[in-house]
Amino acid sequence: MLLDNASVLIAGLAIALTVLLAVFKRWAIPTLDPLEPPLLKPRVPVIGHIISMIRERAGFYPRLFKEAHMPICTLPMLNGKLYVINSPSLIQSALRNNDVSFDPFLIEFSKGMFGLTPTLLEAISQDSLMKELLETISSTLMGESLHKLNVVALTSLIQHLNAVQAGTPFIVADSFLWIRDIVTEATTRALFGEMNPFTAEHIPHLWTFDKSAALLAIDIAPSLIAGSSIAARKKLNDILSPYYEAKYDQRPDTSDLMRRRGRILRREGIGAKDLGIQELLIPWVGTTNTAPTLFWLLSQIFSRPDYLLRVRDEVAAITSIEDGLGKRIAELDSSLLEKQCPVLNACYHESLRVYVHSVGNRRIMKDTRIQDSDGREYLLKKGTNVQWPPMVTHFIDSAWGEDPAIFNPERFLNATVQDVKNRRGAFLPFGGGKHLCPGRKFAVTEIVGFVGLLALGFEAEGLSLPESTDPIFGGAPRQPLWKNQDPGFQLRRRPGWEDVVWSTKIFSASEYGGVSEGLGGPPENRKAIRTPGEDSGLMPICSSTDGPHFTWEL
Ligand code: HEM
Repeated sequence: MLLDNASVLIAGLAIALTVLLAVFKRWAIPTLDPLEPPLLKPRVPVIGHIISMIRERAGFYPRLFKEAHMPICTLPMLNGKLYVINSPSLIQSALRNNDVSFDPFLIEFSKGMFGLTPTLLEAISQDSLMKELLETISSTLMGESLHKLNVVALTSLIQHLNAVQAGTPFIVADSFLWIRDIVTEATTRALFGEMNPFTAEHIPHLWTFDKSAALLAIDIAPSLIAGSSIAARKKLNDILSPYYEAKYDQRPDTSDLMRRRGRILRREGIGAKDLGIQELLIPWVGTTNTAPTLFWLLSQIFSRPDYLLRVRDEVAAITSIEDGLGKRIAELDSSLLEKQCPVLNACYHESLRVYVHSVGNRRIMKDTRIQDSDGREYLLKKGTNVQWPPMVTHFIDSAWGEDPAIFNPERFLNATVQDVKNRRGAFLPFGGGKHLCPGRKFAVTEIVGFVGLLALGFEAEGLSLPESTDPIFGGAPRQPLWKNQDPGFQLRRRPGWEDVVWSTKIFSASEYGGVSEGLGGPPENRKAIRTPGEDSGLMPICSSTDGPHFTWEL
């Protein structure tokens, strides 16, 4: 009888365990429709992918791709799932699909990242206001408003070149930090005007904030996992609030972008303190990718004498020299940088490919399908998040050939029609689709203009090209890894350019199509001056078929 009781107990336990396991499995491993992307299970059930994502950062995605080689897969995450797309043609299909959207993240990410107050949350949760704020960003990052930003930012960067005395080298102790700080100063000066609150002592706070900004976006135990970022954010809020309190954003020397956004948010009843919280977004997006990209471009060009010479010739051709009072004035025509400097642009695009890897994030708004170039369809289910990793697509053989790990600008100079076709959906430094980075034209002028002038008029003795490490969690650009290298260099004027005062050409509104505050007409008209095709999320790919210039191809 005793034995019988024990057997019944064991049998009962076994049944309970089986049921528990089945429930756990059902809970932990999502059930998939046969048309959904195939499942890629983690080594450690339930939390394995999440732990790997945090531990391996952007390197997680190429590791998975190397192991499983799946064009698209479903990752089980806790009791949910995430789609990861590696195939460029599927990414392109997703970027064109209106049911694959970034919109929910605009609020979800911002809430934790910027510490939005209930007032701000309520305001930006109105679709019409969010749309208006985004539209303001894109319309003021083009035409004359963009030109004003470019002139102020380049002029600020150029001041550092003019300060270099003939015959006396300027010592840069740490090239990454030097570039980081002067780019942040130039960009924030262009955005916020003469009363720019981002003075030298506050600039490092923006970068401390950036280090864990993506962790803040997750909004789980923020003070525990990102305390220093929160402290830095507070310091930045504290310098921005008085700026808004004094209404400096409405001064004529403030960018159209910040002025118009300030006006819209005030109209919605947002006060100075909340403006100081909300508007941190703009200097953050405006600097944290631009500065590292500039660093990589500079280091690459200066460590390759052949490219340095070719870039010098191109920039010399668009820089005019005039005699001033005892000095020669060298004036760069920045409007010609994109069209007349193919080698410089090829080096820029190659730097973006090799070093800038912002993971794309979207959510499926209702059940939908995407299709690859062979016609294979996948079902994506409502409510699931989707990611695509440039760390995979920027190095995928099908798009870049056999040497994707090598820095080779020629791939952008000599691209065939087939190359251009193969790269669609693979080159994603600025994301794509409806949310394609609206600041890319501002960034390109700062980056390419400043590096071009450095190449033309300066030598950088001791500037080395470090190895790179994966981007910080949720970040885009790779970071320098100096090992035993000296991070600094000496900047000196090149022979023949000792007496030159550097400057950048300023155009009138009419030369820039007259798009400015009050001049541009309705937003629909302003969109029309975008480069054709850009709205569909199309990537800049150099094509040799129509001459050596850059086009924005589908
Ligand atoms: C090399 C420099 C830059 C890089 C690599 C870069 C990259 C990106 C990427 C990957 C996205 C996400 C796009 C997507 O999800 O499809 C983005 C969005 C954005 N970027 Fe940039 N960016 C740069 C410079 C700038 C600058 C200078 C500004 C403005 C001053 C700016 C403003 C924005 C804004 C406002 C968004 C959000 C757009 C939206 O959600 O509609 N970016 N950027």
